[in-house]
Amino acid sequence: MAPQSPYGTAEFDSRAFRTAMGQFCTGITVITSIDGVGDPVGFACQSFAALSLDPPLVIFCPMKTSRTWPVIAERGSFVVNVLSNRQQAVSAVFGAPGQDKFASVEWDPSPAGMPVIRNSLTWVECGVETVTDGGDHHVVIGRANVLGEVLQDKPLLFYRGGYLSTEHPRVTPVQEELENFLTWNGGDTWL
Ligand SMILES: Cc1cc2nc3c(=O)[nH]c(=O)nc-3n(C[C@H](O)[C@H](O)[C@H](O)COP(=O)(O)OP(=O)(O)OC[C@H]3O[C@@H](n4cnc5c(N)ncnc54)[C@H](O)[C@@H]3O)c2cc1C
Ligand SMILES: NC(=O)c1ccc[n+]([C@@H]2O[C@H](COP(=O)([O-])OP(=O)(O)OC[C@H]3O[C@@H](n4cnc5c(N)ncnc54)[C@H](O)[C@@H]3O)[C@@H](O)[C@H]2O)c1
Repeated sequence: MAPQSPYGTAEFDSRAFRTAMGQFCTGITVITSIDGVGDPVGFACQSFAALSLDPPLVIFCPMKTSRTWPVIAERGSFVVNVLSNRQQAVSAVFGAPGQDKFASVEWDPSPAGMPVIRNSLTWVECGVETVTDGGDHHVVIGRANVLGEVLQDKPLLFYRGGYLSTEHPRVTPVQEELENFLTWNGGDTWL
């Protein structure tokens, strides 16, 4: 007989869900694009991750109310800017509705003309591959086309609804094992 759970039934409302999800620490990105008249658009996004190495895919989830998302969908491409811990103000600007979010940031065009925000840890230019439903969000899979240079800086982290600064992460044996796992191309031999 399966053991009985000691946890009971937790209260499950929106605030409790956010509190639980806030225990999962993430980096922060700003996802940018260019609209039909050449104006830059973008929003702060923590629901970003690397998805696949072959082909090189990324994933992010914009709210269905996002005003940046229709621009990205129309253009079919976007840039993911990975923020450094010197860019907390950038996250704040792009994480709230605003008329001209780019007034306070310096940026340069990516090869396809989309905003690369200066001093980001790195950036990736992507094309939209698929869009599926994710409740009150879209689930967007993009294909990485161009990689930016990597700055030797510290990441900006989002944790428990706030910003968390870290020392520069050291490469530990666990990270080396993860790197070996991610770059392993010898096929599955563990079965
Ligand atoms: C750390 C962090 C992580 C985040 N992660 C994500 C994420 O993963 N996914 C995600 O979708 N969002 C995320 N957000 C929230 C997102 O960045 C903000 O909602 C941002 O404002 C969206 O920008 P936008 O350009 O897409 O849309 P906006 O232009 O900000 O529009 C969003 C909504 O606000 C309304 N609005 C716009 N301007 C005004 C105004 N002046 N007055 C009243 N209402 C207005 C619009 O009609 C629309 O309904 C995150 C925010 C932070 C701070
Ligand atoms: N995925 C998202 O859309 C997302 C993620 C983080 C923050 N935000 C927005 O940024 C603002 C600042 O957040 P906060 O300081 O109140 O932190 P919070 O306490 O609301 O966030 C804690 C956690 O809840 C989750 N979360 C929060 N809002 C969400 C949403 N709309 N959809 C899906 N997951 C969500 C995230 O995992 C986040 O780390 C809020 O307006 C929040 O809605 C949105």
